[in-house]
Amino acid sequence: MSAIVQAEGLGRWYGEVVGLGDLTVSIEPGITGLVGPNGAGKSTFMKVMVGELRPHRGQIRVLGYRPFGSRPLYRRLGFCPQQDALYEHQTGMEFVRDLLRLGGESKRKATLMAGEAMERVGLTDAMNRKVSDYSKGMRQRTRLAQSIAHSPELVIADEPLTGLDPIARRQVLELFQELSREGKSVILSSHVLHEVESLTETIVLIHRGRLLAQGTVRDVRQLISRHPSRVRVTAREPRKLAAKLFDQPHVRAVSLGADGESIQIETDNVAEFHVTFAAAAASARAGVRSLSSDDASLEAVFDYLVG
Ligand SMILES: Nc1ncnc2c1ncn2[C@@H]1O[C@H](COP(=O)(O)OP(=O)(O)OP(=O)(O)O)[C@@H](O)[C@H]1O
Repeated sequence: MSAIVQAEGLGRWYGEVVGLGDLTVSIEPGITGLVGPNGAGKSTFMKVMVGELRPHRGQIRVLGYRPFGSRPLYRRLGFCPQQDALYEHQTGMEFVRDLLRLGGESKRKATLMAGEAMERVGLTDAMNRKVSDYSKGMRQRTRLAQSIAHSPELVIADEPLTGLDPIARRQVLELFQELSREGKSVILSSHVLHEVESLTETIVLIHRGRLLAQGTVRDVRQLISRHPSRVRVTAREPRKLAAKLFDQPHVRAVSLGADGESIQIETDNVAEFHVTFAAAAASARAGVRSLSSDDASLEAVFDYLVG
């Protein structure tokens, strides 16, 4: 299958600030999660992909086109931006319909297409209400409706799940799955890995404007587990536990916390460490109270990964 996005050595700055450093990545058709911590460059990459920003360096092709200024590409892709740019005095329906009309559709066809799109995002009942009455999640879904209304073969959505209540979130996840079943591709960004995980196995991780890892969620998890991680344990007998853990496989360092009841463990394989930890703690009769890993959030994982 040929790539839908091919970027090579892509760079984009905001004055002195790096938006994208040197990004080389190839994205195949299907659903792809673009993940990375805040400020990683996800939005910048998306804006370059949809032709809103011109790269300062490198090459990019989306569906075979150079995106910046490419009208034929604009018809084939839909973009759901993170920023809210709705007109308060319009209804959601009018907003989506008017953008379709700007794209060249007749009034009748635009009305039909906008109605269908609003239905697909679950806003049929609210579509004739003014946008000023909409909740954050409804506004988000209206932007999403706008991005899918012209049936593009590629939908690029910047943090589309942010601000949605659980029901709306499920509806949007189902919508992406449906688009995928129709043969369309979706690239969505998120800084929460598990959010993307429920939708796709394919992820692209970026950090500081560069590609950090790409592959299935499992590939990336393995990569993460092979990198040093820190685990914090609180216990009734922290010294005994620390002494026991020194000998364990995959433990690189153990230090006692200043509070007298916790220890910090640095491990080179957090998954394997968890397997052996329980037995070590039991044999030390340490009275473990809590165990937490810094790797709970993707952001922390990234910090480890990039040292
Ligand atoms: N308009 C702008 N002016 C100046 N700096 C910017 C601008 N937009 C983004 N940046 C900076 O570029 C870097 C990448 O930002 P970008 O918004 O692309 O990241 P992101 O991964 O989408 O993060 P977030 O999830 O917070 O939106 C960050 O350091 C950010 O502060």
